[in-house]
Amino acid sequence: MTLLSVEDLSVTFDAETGTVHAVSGIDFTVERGETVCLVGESGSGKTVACESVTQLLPTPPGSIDGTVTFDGEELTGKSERALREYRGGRVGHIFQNPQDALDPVYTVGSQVVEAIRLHRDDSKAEAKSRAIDLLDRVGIGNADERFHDYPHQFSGGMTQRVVIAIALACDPDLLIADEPTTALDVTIQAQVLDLLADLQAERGMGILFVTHDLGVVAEIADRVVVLYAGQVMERGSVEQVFTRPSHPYTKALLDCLPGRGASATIDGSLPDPKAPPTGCRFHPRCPHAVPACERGDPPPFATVDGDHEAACILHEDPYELPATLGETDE
Ligand SMILES: Nc1ncnc2c1ncn2[C@@H]1O[C@H](COP(=O)(O)OP(=O)(O)OP(=O)(O)O)[C@@H](O)[C@H]1O
Ligand code: NI
Repeated sequence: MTLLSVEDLSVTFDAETGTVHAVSGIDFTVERGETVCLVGESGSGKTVACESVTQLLPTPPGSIDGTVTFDGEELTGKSERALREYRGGRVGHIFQNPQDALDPVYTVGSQVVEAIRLHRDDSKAEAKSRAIDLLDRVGIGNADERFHDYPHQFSGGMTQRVVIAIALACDPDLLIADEPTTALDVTIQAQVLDLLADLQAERGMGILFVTHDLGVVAEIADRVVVLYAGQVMERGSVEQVFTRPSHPYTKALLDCLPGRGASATIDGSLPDPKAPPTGCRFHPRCPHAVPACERGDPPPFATVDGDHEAACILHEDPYELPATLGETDE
């Protein structure tokens, strides 16, 4: 059974100046033991998508539509109380802003213990030893002593490790990790990624991972979902998407990778989420756009190869797909 299935998810926010269309009809799945990376420029809806899974977003002003199914149970429509059972329990969440995640007035150790005892029947002593073990595993040296320290005694990188320990406190089946390593230096980032890979191998945990770093994606992802302006542009296995990017947006993102020789940024900027473009949301910035890209609904997914799909009409007759976008001549 699929671990997480997100179908036709849309999220809007009511703002004074209009309705923000943060996410508009996205679909993706995460299987057990699998890492799915959500990628896309800042503002494309990655965090909103992550925080919609167990409905962490404040509603109102947010409004969530669509179906989220976790291990066969539909989460959409569940009460706040029922959802709390999932959050921090079977669904761990590493938030994008770690500094907000810890309470300055409690010791780090007590916060890990609390996260454990919220969902498990461990005794205090059991929870404490489990907490120390977790802190140790995320790379906090002298964990039994540091257990008694307060958040302000931890550097940014160390705080992020504590946050990761808390997300893992209850052995989640699904870990939602929103840029978990962005604040960390390269060595520590590598350690944390190794740790997540180990835990995944041990426990078959599914991971939904958000990052801007396509190098990290190449390293850890099984599958990739490319978001742009709140919609999925392309999805497929990491090999498929990286070797044969088939949506002009994905191509542009990959061309920004250092070492590829192309321009470092994509020309133009994300559209106003209060007035997203008709047709393909990327058309105003797309070097290959044809008049039909500007009209009507977003283009349907075209199959590139197996599960590799791109929402671009250039894949359909009678358009001509540029040679760089997926047509291979082998
Ligand atoms: N509470 C809110 N009220 C209004 N708009 C919001 C709210 N939260 C998010 N948005 C908007 O939703 C859109 C998607 O935001 P989101 O934070 O999901 O982007 P992101 O892909 O995670 O970006 P980043 O890479 O910078 O973290 C943005 O336009 C953002 O301004
Ligand atoms: Ni984000």
